[in-house]
Amino acid sequence: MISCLTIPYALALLVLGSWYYTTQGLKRKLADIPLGSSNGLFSPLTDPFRSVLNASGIVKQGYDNFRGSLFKIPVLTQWVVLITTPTLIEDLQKASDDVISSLEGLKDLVQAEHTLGKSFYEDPYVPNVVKGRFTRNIVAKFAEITDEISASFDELFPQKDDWELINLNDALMPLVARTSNRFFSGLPLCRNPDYLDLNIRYTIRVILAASFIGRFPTFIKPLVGKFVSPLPAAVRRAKRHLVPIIQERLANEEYYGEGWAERPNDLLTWLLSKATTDSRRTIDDLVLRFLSANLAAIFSTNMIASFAVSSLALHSEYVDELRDEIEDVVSEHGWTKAGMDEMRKLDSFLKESQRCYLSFAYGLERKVLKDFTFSNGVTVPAGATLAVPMWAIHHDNDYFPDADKFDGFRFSRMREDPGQSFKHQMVASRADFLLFGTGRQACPGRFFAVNEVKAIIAHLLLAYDFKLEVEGAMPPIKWLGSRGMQDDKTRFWFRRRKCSTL
Ligand code: HEM
Repeated sequence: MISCLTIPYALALLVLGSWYYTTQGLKRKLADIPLGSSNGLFSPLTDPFRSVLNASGIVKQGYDNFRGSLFKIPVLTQWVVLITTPTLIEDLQKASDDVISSLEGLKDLVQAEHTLGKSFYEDPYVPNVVKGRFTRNIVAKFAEITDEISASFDELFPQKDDWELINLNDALMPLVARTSNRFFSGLPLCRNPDYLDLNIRYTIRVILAASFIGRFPTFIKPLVGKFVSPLPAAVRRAKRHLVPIIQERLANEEYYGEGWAERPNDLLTWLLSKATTDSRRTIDDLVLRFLSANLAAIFSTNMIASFAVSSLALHSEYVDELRDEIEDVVSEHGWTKAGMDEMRKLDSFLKESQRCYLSFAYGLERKVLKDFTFSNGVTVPAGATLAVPMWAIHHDNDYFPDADKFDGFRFSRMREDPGQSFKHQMVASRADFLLFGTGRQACPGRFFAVNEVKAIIAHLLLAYDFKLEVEGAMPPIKWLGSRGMQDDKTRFWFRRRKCSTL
Protein backbone atom coordinates (compact mmCIF):
# COMPACT_ATOMS: atom_id res chain seq x y z
CA MET A 1 0.00 0.00 0.00
CA ILE A 2 1.26 3.52 -0.81
CA SER A 3 1.95 5.33 2.47
CA CYS A 4 0.76 8.93 2.77
CA LEU A 5 4.41 10.02 2.79
CA THR A 6 5.21 8.38 -0.55
CA ILE A 7 3.64 11.14 -2.66
CA PRO A 8 5.52 14.08 -1.05
CA TYR A 9 8.80 12.10 -1.24
CA ALA A 10 8.20 11.22 -4.88
CA LEU A 11 7.37 14.84 -5.65
CA ALA A 12 10.48 16.10 -3.86
CA LEU A 13 12.61 13.60 -5.82
CA LEU A 14 11.01 14.69 -9.06
CA VAL A 15 11.67 18.36 -8.28
CA LEU A 16 15.30 17.68 -7.36
CA GLY A 17 15.82 15.45 -10.41
CA SER A 18 14.34 18.05 -12.73
CA TRP A 19 16.35 20.82 -11.06
CA TYR A 20 19.58 18.81 -11.44
CA TYR A 21 18.81 17.96 -15.08
CA THR A 22 17.96 21.57 -16.04
CA THR A 23 20.83 23.26 -14.23
CA GLN A 24 23.49 20.70 -15.17
CA GLY A 25 22.37 20.65 -18.83
CA LEU A 26 22.68 24.42 -19.07
CA LYS A 27 25.86 24.44 -17.00
CA ARG A 28 27.57 22.31 -19.66
CA LYS A 29 26.46 24.73 -22.37
CA LEU A 30 27.71 27.68 -20.32
CA ALA A 31 31.08 26.07 -19.60
CA ASP A 32 33.02 28.88 -21.36
CA ILE A 33 31.47 31.60 -19.20
CA PRO A 34 33.24 31.94 -15.83
CA LEU A 35 31.50 31.47 -12.50
CA GLY A 36 31.19 34.86 -10.81
CA SER A 37 32.11 33.66 -7.36
CA SER A 38 32.52 30.31 -5.75
CA ASN A 39 32.16 28.90 -2.27
CA GLY A 40 34.97 26.38 -2.79
CA LEU A 41 34.31 22.69 -2.20
CA PHE A 42 30.65 23.13 -1.28
CA SER A 43 29.94 25.48 -4.19
CA PRO A 44 27.59 23.22 -6.20
CA LEU A 45 25.41 22.75 -3.13
CA THR A 46 25.48 26.21 -1.61
CA ASP A 47 25.89 28.65 -4.54
CA PRO A 48 22.30 28.38 -5.87
CA PHE A 49 21.06 29.42 -2.41
CA ARG A 50 23.73 32.10 -1.80
CA SER A 51 22.43 33.91 -4.90
CA VAL A 52 19.00 34.07 -3.32
CA LEU A 53 20.12 34.99 0.18
CA ASN A 54 22.86 37.43 -0.81
CA ALA A 55 22.40 38.33 -4.47
CA SER A 56 24.14 41.69 -4.17
CA GLY A 57 27.26 40.19 -2.55
CA ILE A 58 27.57 37.41 -5.14
CA VAL A 59 27.03 39.75 -8.09
CA LYS A 60 29.46 42.34 -6.70
CA GLN A 61 32.19 39.66 -6.41
CA GLY A 62 31.51 38.51 -9.97
CA TYR A 63 31.57 42.09 -11.25
CA ASP A 64 34.90 42.79 -9.54
CA ASN A 65 36.38 39.57 -10.93
CA PHE A 66 35.07 39.73 -14.49
CA ARG A 67 34.32 43.39 -15.13
CA GLY A 68 34.49 43.98 -18.90
CA SER A 69 33.04 40.62 -19.90
CA LEU A 70 30.36 38.17 -18.78
CA PHE A 71 30.03 35.83 -15.81
CA LYS A 72 27.41 33.42 -14.56
CA ILE A 73 25.73 32.79 -11.23
CA PRO A 74 23.49 29.87 -10.23
CA VAL A 75 20.08 30.94 -8.93
CA LEU A 76 18.13 27.95 -7.63
CA THR A 77 16.67 26.28 -10.73
CA GLN A 78 18.60 28.24 -13.35
CA TRP A 79 21.79 30.03 -14.33
CA VAL A 80 21.85 33.76 -14.91
CA VAL A 81 24.55 35.26 -17.14
CA LEU A 82 25.50 38.81 -16.15
CA ILE A 83 26.61 41.33 -18.78
CA THR A 84 28.98 43.87 -17.31
CA THR A 85 29.54 46.77 -19.74
CA PRO A 86 27.39 49.31 -21.60
CA THR A 87 28.91 48.10 -24.88
CA LEU A 88 27.75 44.54 -24.25
CA ILE A 89 24.36 45.87 -23.13
CA GLU A 90 24.12 47.73 -26.45
CA ASP A 91 24.73 44.39 -28.22
CA LEU A 92 21.48 43.21 -26.63
CA GLN A 93 19.58 46.13 -28.10
CA LYS A 94 20.81 45.24 -31.58
CA ALA A 95 19.74 41.58 -31.33
CA SER A 96 16.34 40.89 -32.85
CA ASP A 97 13.45 39.70 -30.67
CA ASP A 98 13.57 36.17 -32.06
CA VAL A 99 17.20 35.86 -30.86
CA ILE A 100 17.07 37.64 -27.48
CA SER A 101 13.67 38.27 -25.97
CA SER A 102 12.87 40.86 -23.32
CA LEU A 103 9.24 39.71 -23.26
CA GLU A 104 10.28 36.14 -22.42
CA GLY A 105 12.61 37.56 -19.75
CA LEU A 106 9.79 39.61 -18.24
CA LYS A 107 7.42 36.64 -18.52
CA ASP A 108 9.82 34.54 -16.43
CA LEU A 109 10.51 37.32 -13.97
CA VAL A 110 6.86 37.91 -13.08
CA GLN A 111 5.82 34.32 -13.83
CA ALA A 112 3.25 35.95 -16.08
CA GLU A 113 1.32 32.80 -16.94
CA HIS A 114 0.33 32.45 -13.28
CA THR A 115 0.18 36.08 -12.19
CA LEU A 116 -0.87 38.26 -15.15
CA GLY A 117 -2.60 35.91 -17.57
CA LYS A 118 -1.56 34.55 -20.96
CA SER A 119 -2.66 37.57 -23.00
CA PHE A 120 0.15 39.58 -21.37
CA TYR A 121 2.73 37.69 -23.45
CA GLU A 122 0.63 36.08 -26.19
CA ASP A 123 -0.75 39.43 -27.37
CA PRO A 124 1.53 42.17 -25.98
CA TYR A 125 -0.06 45.27 -27.52
CA VAL A 126 -0.10 47.44 -24.37
CA PRO A 127 3.51 48.73 -24.76
CA ASN A 128 2.39 50.34 -28.05
CA VAL A 129 -0.58 51.97 -26.34
CA VAL A 130 1.75 53.33 -23.63
CA LYS A 131 4.27 54.60 -26.20
CA GLY A 132 1.43 56.25 -28.14
CA ARG A 133 -1.71 57.92 -26.81
CA PHE A 134 -0.90 57.21 -23.15
CA THR A 135 2.32 59.25 -23.30
CA ARG A 136 0.94 61.90 -25.67
CA ASN A 137 -1.80 62.68 -23.15
CA ILE A 138 0.52 63.56 -20.25
CA VAL A 139 0.41 67.26 -21.19
CA ALA A 140 -3.38 67.36 -21.65
CA LYS A 141 -4.10 65.54 -18.39
CA PHE A 142 -1.44 67.13 -16.21
CA ALA A 143 -3.92 69.35 -14.34
CA GLU A 144 -5.81 66.19 -13.29
CA ILE A 145 -2.57 64.56 -12.13
CA THR A 146 -1.60 67.51 -9.93
CA ASP A 147 -5.15 67.91 -8.64
CA GLU A 148 -5.10 64.28 -7.47
CA ILE A 149 -1.67 64.69 -5.88
CA SER A 150 -2.86 67.73 -3.98
CA ALA A 151 -6.10 66.07 -2.81
CA SER A 152 -4.23 62.90 -1.80
CA PHE A 153 -1.66 64.80 0.26
CA ASP A 154 -4.50 66.60 2.04
CA GLU A 155 -6.18 63.30 2.90
CA LEU A 156 -3.28 60.91 3.43
CA PHE A 157 -0.50 63.02 4.98
CA PRO A 158 -0.50 64.98 8.27
CA GLN A 159 -2.17 68.40 8.16
CA LYS A 160 -0.87 69.95 11.40
CA ASP A 161 2.16 72.17 11.79
CA ASP A 162 3.34 69.95 14.70
CA TRP A 163 5.61 67.00 13.93
CA GLU A 164 3.72 63.74 13.37
CA LEU A 165 5.28 60.29 12.86
CA ILE A 166 3.78 58.21 10.03
CA ASN A 167 4.58 55.09 8.03
CA LEU A 168 5.71 56.42 4.64
CA ASN A 169 4.54 53.45 2.60
CA ASP A 170 1.01 53.54 4.05
CA ALA A 171 0.58 57.11 2.81
CA LEU A 172 2.68 57.13 -0.37
CA MET A 173 1.47 53.89 -1.97
CA PRO A 174 -2.24 54.96 -1.99
CA LEU A 175 -1.18 58.43 -3.17
CA VAL A 176 0.66 56.89 -6.14
CA ALA A 177 -2.22 54.48 -6.82
CA ARG A 178 -4.76 57.32 -6.78
CA THR A 179 -2.67 59.58 -8.99
CA SER A 180 -1.95 56.86 -11.55
CA ASN A 181 -5.62 55.88 -11.67
CA ARG A 182 -6.73 59.48 -12.03
CA PHE A 183 -4.70 59.46 -15.24
CA PHE A 184 -5.91 55.99 -16.28
CA SER A 185 -9.61 56.21 -15.41
CA GLY A 186 -10.42 59.58 -13.82
CA LEU A 187 -12.93 60.28 -11.07
CA PRO A 188 -14.62 58.62 -9.22
CA LEU A 189 -12.92 55.24 -9.82
CA CYS A 190 -9.46 56.56 -8.89
CA ARG A 191 -10.70 57.29 -5.35
CA ASN A 192 -12.71 54.11 -4.85
CA PRO A 193 -11.13 52.54 -1.72
CA ASP A 194 -11.87 48.95 -2.78
CA TYR A 195 -10.45 49.46 -6.29
CA LEU A 196 -7.28 51.07 -4.89
CA ASP A 197 -6.86 48.40 -2.24
CA LEU A 198 -7.30 45.70 -4.86
CA ASN A 199 -4.62 47.16 -7.12
CA ILE A 200 -2.14 47.78 -4.30
CA ARG A 201 -2.59 44.26 -2.90
CA TYR A 202 -2.49 42.67 -6.34
CA THR A 203 0.82 44.43 -7.06
CA ILE A 204 2.39 43.16 -3.85
CA ARG A 205 0.95 39.65 -4.24
CA VAL A 206 2.22 39.32 -7.81
CA ILE A 207 5.74 40.14 -6.65
CA LEU A 208 5.59 37.62 -3.80
CA ALA A 209 3.90 34.91 -5.88
CA ALA A 210 6.34 35.38 -8.79
CA SER A 211 9.29 35.06 -6.47
CA PHE A 212 7.81 31.87 -4.93
CA ILE A 213 6.70 30.19 -8.18
CA GLY A 214 10.03 31.08 -9.82
CA ARG A 215 11.84 28.80 -7.37
CA PHE A 216 10.21 25.65 -8.81
CA PRO A 217 11.08 23.72 -11.96
CA THR A 218 8.92 24.50 -15.00
CA PHE A 219 6.81 21.34 -14.97
CA ILE A 220 5.55 21.88 -11.43
CA LYS A 221 4.82 25.62 -11.75
CA PRO A 222 1.19 25.21 -12.94
CA LEU A 223 0.46 23.18 -9.80
CA VAL A 224 2.18 25.69 -7.49
CA GLY A 225 0.57 28.55 -9.44
CA LYS A 226 -2.91 27.13 -8.78
CA PHE A 227 -2.33 27.52 -5.04
CA VAL A 228 -0.58 30.88 -4.90
CA SER A 229 -1.74 32.84 -7.96
CA PRO A 230 -3.32 36.16 -6.96
CA LEU A 231 -4.92 36.50 -10.41
CA PRO A 232 -8.35 34.78 -10.15
CA ALA A 233 -9.33 36.69 -7.00
CA ALA A 234 -8.01 39.98 -8.41
CA VAL A 235 -9.96 39.51 -11.64
CA ARG A 236 -13.19 38.79 -9.75
CA ARG A 237 -12.72 41.89 -7.61
CA ALA A 238 -11.66 44.13 -10.51
CA LYS A 239 -14.68 43.04 -12.54
CA ARG A 240 -17.03 44.42 -9.89
CA HIS A 241 -15.65 47.87 -10.69
CA LEU A 242 -14.72 47.64 -14.35
CA VAL A 243 -17.48 45.59 -15.99
CA PRO A 244 -20.17 48.33 -15.88
CA ILE A 245 -17.67 50.90 -17.19
CA ILE A 246 -16.43 48.67 -20.01
CA GLN A 247 -19.94 47.55 -21.00
CA GLU A 248 -21.20 51.13 -21.19
CA ARG A 249 -18.13 52.21 -23.20
CA LEU A 250 -18.45 49.36 -25.69
CA ALA A 251 -22.15 50.12 -26.12
CA ASN A 252 -21.43 53.81 -26.75
CA GLU A 253 -18.64 52.95 -29.17
CA GLU A 254 -21.08 50.76 -31.07
CA TYR A 255 -23.85 53.37 -31.04
CA TYR A 256 -21.91 56.54 -31.88
CA GLY A 257 -19.10 54.96 -33.94
CA GLU A 258 -15.92 56.73 -35.01
CA GLY A 259 -17.35 60.26 -34.73
CA TRP A 260 -18.18 60.02 -30.99
CA ALA A 261 -17.18 63.52 -29.89
CA GLU A 262 -17.75 62.99 -26.16
CA ARG A 263 -15.53 59.91 -26.02
CA PRO A 264 -13.64 60.01 -22.67
CA ASN A 265 -9.90 60.55 -22.93
CA ASP A 266 -8.68 57.68 -20.77
CA LEU A 267 -6.87 54.34 -20.73
CA LEU A 268 -9.97 52.42 -21.82
CA THR A 269 -10.31 54.59 -24.93
CA TRP A 270 -6.58 54.30 -25.67
CA LEU A 271 -6.72 50.52 -25.30
CA LEU A 272 -9.82 50.24 -27.48
CA SER A 273 -8.15 52.37 -30.16
CA LYS A 274 -5.57 49.58 -30.54
CA ALA A 275 -8.00 46.73 -29.86
CA THR A 276 -8.09 45.63 -33.46
CA THR A 277 -9.06 42.00 -32.77
CA ASP A 278 -12.22 40.61 -31.16
CA SER A 279 -10.20 39.02 -28.36
CA ARG A 280 -8.82 42.42 -27.32
CA ARG A 281 -12.34 43.82 -26.99
CA THR A 282 -13.57 41.24 -24.51
CA ILE A 283 -14.27 42.23 -20.91
CA ASP A 284 -11.93 39.52 -19.60
CA ASP A 285 -9.03 40.76 -21.69
CA LEU A 286 -9.59 44.45 -20.90
CA VAL A 287 -9.78 43.73 -17.16
CA LEU A 288 -6.41 41.96 -17.35
CA ARG A 289 -4.91 44.98 -19.15
CA PHE A 290 -6.11 47.31 -16.38
CA LEU A 291 -4.60 45.07 -13.72
CA SER A 292 -1.24 44.90 -15.48
CA ALA A 293 -1.16 48.68 -16.12
CA ASN A 294 -1.69 49.21 -12.40
CA LEU A 295 0.98 46.66 -11.61
CA ALA A 296 3.48 48.44 -13.88
CA ALA A 297 2.65 51.85 -12.48
CA ILE A 298 2.10 51.53 -8.75
CA PHE A 299 4.96 49.48 -7.42
CA SER A 300 7.91 51.04 -9.26
CA THR A 301 6.64 54.60 -8.96
CA ASN A 302 6.16 54.14 -5.23
CA MET A 303 9.68 52.73 -5.03
CA ILE A 304 11.20 55.75 -6.78
CA ALA A 305 9.21 58.19 -4.67
CA SER A 306 10.14 56.44 -1.38
CA PHE A 307 13.85 56.48 -2.20
CA ALA A 308 13.49 60.15 -3.13
CA VAL A 309 11.89 61.05 0.20
CA SER A 310 14.59 59.19 2.13
CA SER A 311 17.36 60.74 0.03
CA LEU A 312 15.97 64.22 0.72
CA ALA A 313 15.80 63.53 4.44
CA LEU A 314 19.34 62.15 4.47
CA HIS A 315 20.79 64.89 2.25
CA SER A 316 18.72 67.77 3.59
CA GLU A 317 21.35 70.30 2.47
CA TYR A 318 19.69 70.13 -1.00
CA VAL A 319 16.21 70.99 0.22
CA ASP A 320 16.40 74.82 0.14
CA GLU A 321 17.87 74.95 -3.37
CA LEU A 322 15.27 72.51 -4.65
CA ARG A 323 12.44 74.49 -3.05
CA ASP A 324 13.76 77.67 -4.68
CA GLU A 325 13.83 75.98 -8.10
CA ILE A 326 10.30 74.57 -7.69
CA GLU A 327 8.85 77.91 -6.55
CA ASP A 328 10.51 79.81 -9.43
CA VAL A 329 9.33 77.31 -12.02
CA VAL A 330 5.78 77.07 -10.67
CA SER A 331 5.40 80.86 -10.60
CA GLU A 332 6.44 81.00 -14.24
CA HIS A 333 4.84 77.82 -15.71
CA GLY A 334 2.30 76.72 -13.10
CA TRP A 335 1.90 73.01 -12.27
CA THR A 336 2.33 71.90 -15.87
CA LYS A 337 4.32 69.30 -17.76
CA ALA A 338 6.38 72.17 -19.22
CA GLY A 339 7.13 73.24 -15.65
CA MET A 340 8.28 69.72 -14.73
CA ASP A 341 10.69 69.80 -17.70
CA GLU A 342 12.20 72.99 -16.28
CA MET A 343 12.90 71.43 -12.85
CA ARG A 344 16.40 70.30 -13.77
CA LYS A 345 17.83 70.19 -10.27
CA LEU A 346 14.91 68.11 -9.05
CA ASP A 347 15.30 65.79 -12.06
CA SER A 348 19.00 65.41 -11.25
CA PHE A 349 18.35 64.76 -7.56
CA LEU A 350 15.78 62.07 -8.32
CA LYS A 351 18.08 60.40 -10.82
CA GLU A 352 21.03 60.47 -8.41
CA SER A 353 18.82 59.04 -5.68
CA GLN A 354 18.06 56.05 -7.93
CA ARG A 355 21.66 55.70 -9.07
CA CYS A 356 22.93 55.64 -5.52
CA TYR A 357 20.23 53.74 -3.69
CA LEU A 358 18.32 51.56 -6.17
CA SER A 359 19.12 48.15 -4.73
CA PHE A 360 18.77 45.85 -7.70
CA ALA A 361 21.68 43.38 -7.68
CA TYR A 362 20.63 42.62 -11.24
CA GLY A 363 17.68 43.26 -13.53
CA LEU A 364 16.57 43.67 -17.17
CA GLU A 365 16.26 39.92 -17.61
CA ARG A 366 16.36 38.57 -21.17
CA LYS A 367 15.87 35.06 -22.52
CA VAL A 368 18.25 33.80 -25.21
CA LEU A 369 16.13 32.07 -27.87
CA LYS A 370 18.94 31.34 -30.36
CA ASP A 371 22.69 31.14 -29.68
CA PHE A 372 24.03 34.70 -29.61
CA THR A 373 27.61 36.00 -29.93
CA PHE A 374 28.50 39.29 -28.21
CA SER A 375 30.86 41.83 -29.79
CA ASN A 376 33.66 40.55 -27.50
CA GLY A 377 33.34 37.08 -29.10
CA VAL A 378 31.61 35.35 -26.16
CA THR A 379 28.66 33.14 -27.20
CA VAL A 380 25.67 32.50 -24.96
CA PRO A 381 23.55 29.45 -25.80
CA ALA A 382 19.79 29.31 -26.41
CA GLY A 383 17.96 28.78 -23.13
CA ALA A 384 20.23 31.02 -21.05
CA THR A 385 18.88 33.92 -19.02
CA LEU A 386 20.80 37.19 -19.34
CA ALA A 387 20.68 40.09 -16.91
CA VAL A 388 22.50 43.30 -16.07
CA PRO A 389 24.24 44.00 -12.71
CA MET A 390 22.51 47.32 -12.16
CA TRP A 391 23.91 48.22 -8.74
CA ALA A 392 27.51 47.49 -9.77
CA ILE A 393 27.27 49.55 -12.99
CA HIS A 394 25.60 52.46 -11.17
CA HIS A 395 28.48 52.41 -8.66
CA ASP A 396 31.32 52.11 -11.17
CA ASN A 397 33.73 55.09 -11.10
CA ASP A 398 34.36 54.70 -14.84
CA TYR A 399 30.79 55.75 -15.60
CA PHE A 400 30.11 57.97 -12.58
CA PRO A 401 33.20 59.70 -11.10
CA ASP A 402 33.29 59.39 -7.32
CA ALA A 403 30.46 56.91 -7.73
CA ASP A 404 29.95 56.07 -4.05
CA LYS A 405 29.38 59.71 -3.21
CA PHE A 406 25.85 61.11 -3.36
CA ASP A 407 26.02 64.17 -5.62
CA GLY A 408 22.46 65.44 -6.02
CA PHE A 409 23.20 67.90 -8.80
CA ARG A 410 25.65 65.64 -10.70
CA PHE A 411 23.30 65.32 -13.68
CA SER A 412 22.03 68.93 -13.81
CA ARG A 413 25.67 70.08 -14.01
CA MET A 414 26.32 67.59 -16.82
CA ARG A 415 23.30 68.96 -18.67
CA GLU A 416 24.87 72.42 -18.73
CA ASP A 417 27.58 71.22 -21.15
CA PRO A 418 26.83 72.01 -24.81
CA GLY A 419 24.80 69.27 -26.51
CA GLN A 420 24.28 67.36 -23.23
CA SER A 421 20.95 68.81 -22.17
CA PHE A 422 18.80 65.79 -23.02
CA LYS A 423 21.30 62.97 -22.56
CA HIS A 424 21.37 63.23 -18.78
CA GLN A 425 17.69 63.73 -18.03
CA MET A 426 16.10 61.07 -15.87
CA VAL A 427 13.97 59.73 -18.74
CA ALA A 428 16.93 59.42 -21.14
CA SER A 429 17.52 55.82 -22.13
CA ARG A 430 21.20 55.01 -21.61
CA ALA A 431 23.26 51.85 -21.23
CA ASP A 432 24.86 53.15 -18.00
CA PHE A 433 21.70 54.32 -16.20
CA LEU A 434 19.42 51.34 -16.10
CA LEU A 435 16.41 52.19 -13.95
CA PHE A 436 14.06 52.07 -16.93
CA GLY A 437 15.99 49.58 -19.01
CA THR A 438 17.57 50.68 -22.21
CA GLY A 439 17.20 50.84 -25.98
CA ARG A 440 14.04 49.90 -27.78
CA GLN A 441 12.83 47.79 -24.84
CA ALA A 442 13.17 50.65 -22.36
CA CYS A 443 10.09 51.24 -20.22
CA PRO A 444 7.48 53.07 -22.31
CA GLY A 445 5.81 54.37 -19.13
CA ARG A 446 8.88 56.27 -17.95
CA PHE A 447 7.73 59.67 -19.26
CA PHE A 448 4.55 59.42 -17.23
CA ALA A 449 6.32 57.96 -14.18
CA VAL A 450 9.05 60.62 -14.03
CA ASN A 451 6.61 63.51 -14.40
CA GLU A 452 4.32 62.00 -11.80
CA VAL A 453 7.17 61.50 -9.31
CA LYS A 454 8.50 65.01 -9.95
CA ALA A 455 5.06 66.51 -9.27
CA ILE A 456 4.69 64.39 -6.10
CA ILE A 457 8.11 65.30 -4.71
CA ALA A 458 7.79 68.98 -5.70
CA HIS A 459 4.47 69.12 -3.87
CA LEU A 460 5.93 67.33 -0.84
CA LEU A 461 8.90 69.70 -0.67
CA LEU A 462 6.69 72.77 -0.72
CA ALA A 463 4.00 71.43 1.60
CA TYR A 464 6.10 69.65 4.25
CA ASP A 465 9.12 69.60 6.45
CA PHE A 466 10.12 65.99 7.01
CA LYS A 467 12.81 63.90 8.65
CA LEU A 468 13.62 60.22 9.09
CA GLU A 469 12.55 58.53 12.31
CA VAL A 470 16.10 57.22 12.61
CA GLU A 471 18.15 60.15 11.41
CA GLY A 472 21.50 59.93 9.64
CA ALA A 473 21.15 56.66 7.71
CA MET A 474 19.14 55.36 4.76
CA PRO A 475 16.29 53.08 5.88
CA PRO A 476 17.16 49.36 5.74
CA ILE A 477 16.65 47.43 2.51
CA LYS A 478 14.54 44.26 2.41
CA TRP A 479 15.79 41.81 -0.20
CA LEU A 480 13.59 39.56 -2.30
CA GLY A 481 16.02 37.61 -4.49
CA SER A 482 17.84 40.08 -6.73
CA ARG A 483 15.67 43.07 -5.82
CA GLY A 484 15.96 45.15 -2.67
CA MET A 485 13.20 47.49 -1.50
CA GLN A 486 13.18 50.15 1.15
CA ASP A 487 11.70 48.59 4.30
CA ASP A 488 7.95 49.19 4.15
CA LYS A 489 7.90 49.85 7.90
CA THR A 490 10.04 52.99 7.46
CA ARG A 491 8.57 55.91 9.36
CA PHE A 492 9.05 59.66 8.90
CA TRP A 493 8.24 62.76 10.87
CA PHE A 494 6.15 65.21 8.85
CA ARG A 495 4.84 68.67 9.59
CA ARG A 496 2.82 70.90 7.29
CA ARG A 497 4.47 74.10 5.99
CA LYS A 498 2.77 77.25 4.90
CA CYS A 499 3.30 77.77 1.19
CA SER A 500 1.69 80.17 -1.25
CA THR A 501 2.76 78.34 -4.43
CA LEU A 502 0.44 75.35 -3.83
C1 HEM B 1 9.04 54.58 -11.87
C2 HEM B 1 8.31 53.75 -12.45
C3 HEM B 1 8.75 52.69 -13.43
C4 HEM B 1 9.92 51.99 -13.54
C5 HEM B 1 11.16 52.08 -12.66
C6 HEM B 1 9.76 51.10 -14.67
C7 HEM B 1 10.74 50.22 -15.11
C8 HEM B 1 10.59 49.37 -16.17
C9 HEM B 1 11.61 48.47 -16.63
C10 HEM B 1 13.00 48.32 -16.02
C11 HEM B 1 11.10 47.80 -17.69
C12 HEM B 1 11.81 46.70 -18.49
C13 HEM B 1 12.73 47.34 -19.51
C14 HEM B 1 13.70 46.36 -20.09
O1 HEM B 1 13.54 45.14 -19.89
O2 HEM B 1 14.66 46.80 -20.75
C15 HEM B 1 9.74 48.27 -17.89
C16 HEM B 1 8.90 47.80 -18.87
C17 HEM B 1 7.62 48.26 -19.05
N1 HEM B 1 7.00 49.28 -18.35
FE1 HEM B 1 7.79 50.33 -16.84
N2 HEM B 1 8.52 51.27 -15.20
C18 HEM B 1 7.88 52.25 -14.48
C19 HEM B 1 6.62 52.76 -14.69
C20 HEM B 1 5.79 52.35 -15.70
C21 HEM B 1 4.48 52.91 -15.95
C22 HEM B 1 3.83 54.06 -15.20
C23 HEM B 1 3.97 52.23 -17.01
C24 HEM B 1 2.65 52.48 -17.66
C25 HEM B 1 1.59 51.82 -17.44
C26 HEM B 1 4.95 51.23 -17.42
C27 HEM B 1 4.78 50.34 -18.45
C28 HEM B 1 5.74 49.43 -18.85
C29 HEM B 1 5.51 48.46 -19.92
C30 HEM B 1 4.22 48.29 -20.74
C31 HEM B 1 6.69 47.73 -20.06
C32 HEM B 1 6.98 46.58 -21.03
C33 HEM B 1 7.65 47.16 -22.27
C34 HEM B 1 7.84 46.14 -23.36
O3 HEM B 1 7.63 44.95 -23.14
O4 HEM B 1 8.20 46.57 -24.48
N3 HEM B 1 6.04 51.35 -16.60
N4 HEM B 1 9.46 49.23 -16.97
